[in-house]
Amino acid sequence: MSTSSNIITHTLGFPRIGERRALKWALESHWRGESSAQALQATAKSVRAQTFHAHKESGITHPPVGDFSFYDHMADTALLFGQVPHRFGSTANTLDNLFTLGRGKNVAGQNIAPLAMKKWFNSNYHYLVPELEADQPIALDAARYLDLVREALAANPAAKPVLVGPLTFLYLSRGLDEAGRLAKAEALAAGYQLLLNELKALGVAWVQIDEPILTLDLPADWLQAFEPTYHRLKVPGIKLLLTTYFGDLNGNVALAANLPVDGLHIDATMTRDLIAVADRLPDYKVLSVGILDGRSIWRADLAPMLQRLAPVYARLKERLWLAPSCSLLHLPLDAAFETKLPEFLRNNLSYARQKLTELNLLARGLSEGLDSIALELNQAAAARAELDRQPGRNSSTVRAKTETIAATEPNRRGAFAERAAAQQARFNLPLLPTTTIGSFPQTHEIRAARKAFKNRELSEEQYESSMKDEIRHVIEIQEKIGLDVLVHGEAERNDMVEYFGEQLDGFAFTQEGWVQSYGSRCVKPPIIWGDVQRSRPMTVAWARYAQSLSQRPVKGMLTGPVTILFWSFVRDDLSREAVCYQIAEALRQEINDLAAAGIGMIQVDEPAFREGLPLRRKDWAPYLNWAVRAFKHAVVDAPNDVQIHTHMCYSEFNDIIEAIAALDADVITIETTRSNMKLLDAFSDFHYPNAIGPGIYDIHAPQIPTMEEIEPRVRLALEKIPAERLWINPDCGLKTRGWKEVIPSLEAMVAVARKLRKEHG
Ligand SMILES: Nc1nc2c(c(=O)[nH]1)N[C@@H](CNc1ccc(C(=O)N[C@@H](CCC(=O)N[C@@H](CCC(=O)N[C@@H](CCC(=O)O)C(=O)O)C(=O)O)C(=O)O)cc1)CN2
Ligand code: MET
Ligand SMILES: [Zn+2]
Repeated sequence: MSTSSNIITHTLGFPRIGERRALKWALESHWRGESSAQALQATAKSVRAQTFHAHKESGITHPPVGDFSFYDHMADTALLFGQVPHRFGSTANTLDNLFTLGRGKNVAGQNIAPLAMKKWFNSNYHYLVPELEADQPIALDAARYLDLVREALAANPAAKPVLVGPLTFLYLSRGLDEAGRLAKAEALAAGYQLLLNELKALGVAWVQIDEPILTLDLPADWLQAFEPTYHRLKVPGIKLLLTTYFGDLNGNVALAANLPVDGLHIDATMTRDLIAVADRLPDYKVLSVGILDGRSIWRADLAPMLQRLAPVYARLKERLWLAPSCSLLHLPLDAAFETKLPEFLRNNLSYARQKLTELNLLARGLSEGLDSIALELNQAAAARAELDRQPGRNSSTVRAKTETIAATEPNRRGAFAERAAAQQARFNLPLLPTTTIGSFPQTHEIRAARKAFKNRELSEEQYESSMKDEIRHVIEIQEKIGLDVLVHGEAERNDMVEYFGEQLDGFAFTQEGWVQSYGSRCVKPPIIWGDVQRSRPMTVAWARYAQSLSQRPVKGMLTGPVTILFWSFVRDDLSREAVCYQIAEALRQEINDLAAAGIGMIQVDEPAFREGLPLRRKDWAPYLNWAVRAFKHAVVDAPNDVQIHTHMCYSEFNDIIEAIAALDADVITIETTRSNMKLLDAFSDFHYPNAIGPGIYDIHAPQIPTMEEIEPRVRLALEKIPAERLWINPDCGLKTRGWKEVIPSLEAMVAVARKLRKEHG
């Protein structure tokens, strides 16, 4: 165990998927009916035990509890307070009900839709959006939560329960309008108060309440609700730490500092002036400074952090707590598992467990002086110098090619109308063309083949030929179903971002860098550590092969520059804008090669385009400016008769519709089903000029949509978008589904398209 200092340290939350994604495997086996609820519970318990152990080993004072979830913590919070829509039947806070909220269910032939998924602020984590109903009373059902707290207190009496704050919960919910949601605040606060009383009875001292919405541009009535709500949930004997993260408090400092709570946590990576916050804080409160970047995989430079902290410590003494900026949920678990990375990278990584060590070092350095951690500081500095010495870190050719992009206005040759005519002449598509978003089921066989190839149990030729078999199979099935525009199915890709990271210079890919994306699904973001460059074509051979199998157009499939950027772990010594242009230039070369190979339609996916948007409106314009430019740079050379598609999912488009139009993609496919096609309004209200394919069924749930479900959605879309510019497709890629679901779903989709085509022909 590390020596502990007198400074309190804590974390806001910790990864919950476990070592080697233990929880994922346990969940999926349980859902398949292959293992019991007890087996699942046992896995989860051991994941949590490891979390407590890691905190203890690193001398962290307060480990979190209640941050763990079997699926999602927002859905857990909904169940905790009985805020479940009537369509689900029972509101009981059980594991099965949690899974139903996330996965939906089929009762007597009727599909019960799951809750919608949305991006958690500007992260790649998706939460389940609670749906409120006016007549669904707040009813505390805390047994599951309290069991976790008991378990934690047994491991460490200083464990700190974590709750999503009532106002963040209501603000991020839907079902009722803003006023309707706010109207629930009083009753909800009473529910929280009941829960806090239960926690007090268990001997809890501090409770963490997360109100990250305080870092957004919040409407005035929501801001005003904080003071009365927090008065209502006060419980004598329980201390509350109100946490904010992902942004600075900006104009909300005074409000947050003066709420009737006992401590405030701020994100120091986003806050310029720590002393200004400390100054505003009443002198009975603690200030938890989120000094380590809770979303960065890079080992921290501790010395300047200590310099920032010193005056705050001098002012606050033991009222200063130290923490990472946000929950460590967004980081992989342990860099010690990365045994295959080159040393110059390995020595510079800090995943969740390493953050605990760094936190402890900071506490020691602050209370005992820099000298007490001199050895560690020197090691970190040497590791960083080694990284900076790598030739790939700074390539003059890459810089020369990309540093001028910022000053360009990359427009395609013809305007949309001209391009559309050229493309129609080339492809002769029917009205309401049908297509899919790119991926087809990533079956166990495909993944097992890839695993065998990586373990050298399969030769490159064998692997390639089994992927080609899969592509041929996928093309045949699409032709049989009668889709108009085909895809190759992405069988050869582990993930839409990691796959490109594996092929581009400047990237590294990890072994165990898994991060939860939603439910049991994880991603392994590649690491951008050097200048990005394409040394050879990445997708051309696969695309050419797929197109050779069919007379119909087969879309070339790429991930866009903005998405590759945001779904990677990015170097911290260069601006995101500069890195994004480097990726865009590599993609431009790829697109040119695809076009030259006769690929007539190329899809450049940008599902992270909205996610990259800064939380505060004042920061939007610069981001949108470079993000749009990067996309346009990638596709700028595409001839008029090459049709550029893009795809986005889980996004609110209203705010950024102009930027989406500015991308000037010939076709955009979007996710709309879980919002009942409401997301389409942004496009119709704005008179979006190019073609759109609103998703007409939700691919994230295992239910099979019927023609009766699909047809009204297409009719609704036809009211909003002229038939000449409407495409018919699912919400997103089909990789997470099984063939048994995919085939009848697409058949129903094509049947609806054919039926409505006749009406509009
Ligand atoms: N990066 C990223 N972010 C995204 C998305 C996305 O596709 N990519 N989609 C949106 C929704 N999020 C999603 C995130 C993950 C997955 C997903 O399916 N992830 C897979 C992992 C994908 C992967 O990297 N697969 C690898 C590793 C597969 C694996 O686990 N192999 C097993 C063997 C498995 C077997 O034999 O079946 C092993 O190594 O032990 C591969 O195919 O090669 C999972 O959790 O299961 C889907 C959607 C938003 N954000
Ligand atoms: C998260 S967006 C996914 C797009 C990708 N082309 C796919 O179909 O899987
Ligand atoms: Zn998608």
